Amino acid sequence: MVGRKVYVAGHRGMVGSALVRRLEGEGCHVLTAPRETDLREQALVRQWFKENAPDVVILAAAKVGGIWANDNAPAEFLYDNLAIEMNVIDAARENAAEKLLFLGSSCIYPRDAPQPMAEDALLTGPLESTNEWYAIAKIAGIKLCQAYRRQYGCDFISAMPTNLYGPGDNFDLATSHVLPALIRKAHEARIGQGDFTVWGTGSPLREFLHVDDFADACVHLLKTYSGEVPVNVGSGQEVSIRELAKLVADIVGSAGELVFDGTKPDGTPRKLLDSSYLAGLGWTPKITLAQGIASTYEAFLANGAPTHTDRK
Ligand SMILES: NC(=O)C1=CN([C@@H]2O[C@H](COP(=O)(O)OP(=O)(O)OC[C@H]3O[C@@H](n4cnc5c(N)ncnc54)[C@H](OP(=O)(O)O)[C@@H]3O)[C@@H](O)[C@H]2O)C=CC1
Ligand SMILES: C[C@H]1O[C@H](OP(=O)(O)OP(=O)(O)OC[C@H]2O[C@@H](n3cnc4c(=O)[nH]c(N)nc43)[C@H](O)[C@@H]2O)[C@@H](O)[C@@H](O)C1=O
Repeated sequence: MVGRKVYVAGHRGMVGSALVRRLEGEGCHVLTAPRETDLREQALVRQWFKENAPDVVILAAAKVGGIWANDNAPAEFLYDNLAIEMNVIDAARENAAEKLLFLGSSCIYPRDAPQPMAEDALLTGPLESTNEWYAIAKIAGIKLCQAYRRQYGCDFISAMPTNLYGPGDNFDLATSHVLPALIRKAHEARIGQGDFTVWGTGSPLREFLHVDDFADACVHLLKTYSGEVPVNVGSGQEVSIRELAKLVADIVGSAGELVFDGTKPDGTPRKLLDSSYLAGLGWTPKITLAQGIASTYEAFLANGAPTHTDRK
């Protein structure tokens, strides 16, 4: 990475900002684009690449959201993600980027894939209905990287992150993932501004990885991996949503009862990644779930915790 121009697309997002922090010590020159360079617009993307000519591209820009957002904005999750991927991946090829890292997601494996899910489970069965639009777009991005490797010899790789969380997460209750939502709800319950409501039955199982660990894994993959197979990046730390809510309540100091909202979907019953391939490449995570939740809650408070009146 030393001396390379590394473009982090989506640098204001949770993953993008963690990557910018992680790349500080790598001796590379980090490039970012202003938000006005809408990555859905091919002409703007081509122009930006022509002017900046990155050596390495990390594609962390995407339309992202939790289960409710995915289920309720299928067109945006499909269209925006397809457009961003096509434009950035092709511009990287056009400008002869040495390497590109694309990000898939554990939620794009089949809903009922055998657990833990190995990389070869992709495209072996039907998708989870709440996020099939996003999943189709992400699968297309992975396929585009594979096709560009085969036809044009581009060293474009993909990673499959599990559910991520950490500083810079989205705490909006309608569009967020579960962990930031639970942190915010536990905090509001603690200060007497709301119930600690948990969507669904609490029985689904999820695996969580801190975003700083994920950014470190991305840099490790860029340095050590070249191949078609999208590499799973998980923590092995799996909990039920009920256990997670209790852990968050303990860390935040919220003593109230959990209320379960059965009108909200559970989604996939379980999605634990088999991350043994990545372990074989010499990478393992460092941050435990309890440590990560505590530091994320600190960051939430430091950024001025929103109150229930800010809910969208
Ligand atoms: N968070 C998670 O649990 C997981 C994330 N991932 C993947 O990791 C990547 C990063 O996710 P995360 O950091 O959590 O998401 P964020 O929403 O925090 O970040 C995404 C970034 O992309 C930007 N972006 C979206 N659309 C455009 C566009 N049209 N043009 C330019 N920029 C755009 C967003 O800008 P703005 O906010 O201004 O729209 C935002 O800064 C994504 O590829 C996601 O699919 C995969 C698995 C799990
Ligand atoms: C990372 C992954 O994220 C998405 O998949 P998901 O894991 O199902 O997403 P989630 O974090 O929103 O929910 C996890 C579980 O938690 C429960 N849950 C409880 N209470 C709240 C709650 O308050 N908010 C949310 N969002 N969920 C809650 C919720 O009902 C579900 O059972 C994909 O769409 C896809 O986009 C993707 O890539």
